[in-house]
Amino acid sequence: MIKIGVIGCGFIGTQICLAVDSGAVPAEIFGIFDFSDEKANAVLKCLKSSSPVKCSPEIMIESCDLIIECASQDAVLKYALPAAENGVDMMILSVGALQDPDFYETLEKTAAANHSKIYIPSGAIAGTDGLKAAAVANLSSVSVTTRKPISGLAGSPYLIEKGIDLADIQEPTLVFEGSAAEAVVGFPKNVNVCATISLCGIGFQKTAVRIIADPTISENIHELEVSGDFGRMKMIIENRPSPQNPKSSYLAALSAVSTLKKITSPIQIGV
Ligand SMILES: NC(=O)C1=CN([C@@H]2O[C@H](COP(=O)(O)OP(=O)(O)OC[C@H]3O[C@@H](n4cnc5c(N)ncnc54)[C@H](OP(=O)(O)O)[C@@H]3O)[C@@H](O)[C@H]2O)C=CC1
Ligand SMILES: O=C([O-])CC(=O)C(=O)O
Repeated sequence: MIKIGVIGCGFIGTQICLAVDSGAVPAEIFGIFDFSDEKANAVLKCLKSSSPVKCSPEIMIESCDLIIECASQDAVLKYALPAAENGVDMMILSVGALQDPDFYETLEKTAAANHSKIYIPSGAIAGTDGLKAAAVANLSSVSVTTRKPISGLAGSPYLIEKGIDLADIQEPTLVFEGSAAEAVVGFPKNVNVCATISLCGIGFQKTAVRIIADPTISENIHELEVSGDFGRMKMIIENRPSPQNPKSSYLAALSAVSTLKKITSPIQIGV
């Protein structure tokens, strides 16, 4: 059974630990880590059949086969390279961290040199299978429009920098329009899906992003539009937000668990 270390004990980390604990995935959670001891303890408390240790990411990197990052872009920047250097696989949820082309290239080369894998789940969006297949030929445009309730955008650095007060927004309002590269920096906890789409398609600079703050909705809605040699694709997903963290959709946690199932299964389905 593969040994897993989980960095980040918030919504997604908890769901991953619960899934492994339930036996749904043939794996062992070796260790967990969070800035907050309270959050790590809360995870330990809800596990029934296993009891991982609380340990530092450095110890996980020495002891585990796979590290799952479900914490923040900072955690990716800090731990992805050391894990790859040690031949340890990593699953990354804070995908926006990969927008820096130098970091991405170094990570790719380091993982290749040390036979480690980087796994990026589809996260809170759908359509990555079709987009990846379409990207084998020419793509002319890829765009993502993300619509979130006010609580799903609170605290975003871009809004703070631009002096946009979400409390003033009474109707659906376009608060950002630009490249995926800019979006994942300005909204690091809100649009990792745009990073994933960039990596599947035409990159961070060419992927167009619109973010709408919408006080009339309760879901996190992502709309993907792609055109290219293959034809046209349009996908819309209306995600239930996590009750614990309104920024993140339930599907993101399910997709991490599904990726874990794929990693541990001899049969691989889909692109
Ligand atoms: N790929 C995708 O489609 C999606 C990606 N995400 C991303 O996945 C990540 C996890 O999401 P979610 O579980 O909802 O987030 P939560 O905020 O619920 O949990 C993250 C936890 O990790 C902690 N943390 C942050 N940085 C570090 C670090 N360097 N070391 C240790 N602990 C750390 C946080 O602490 P504190 O609160 O103190 O910062 C928090 O307790 C986020 O970055 C989120 O943006 C979310 C949804 C979709
Ligand atoms: O969960 C979502 O709907 C999207 C999200 O937060 C992200 O991509 O970071």
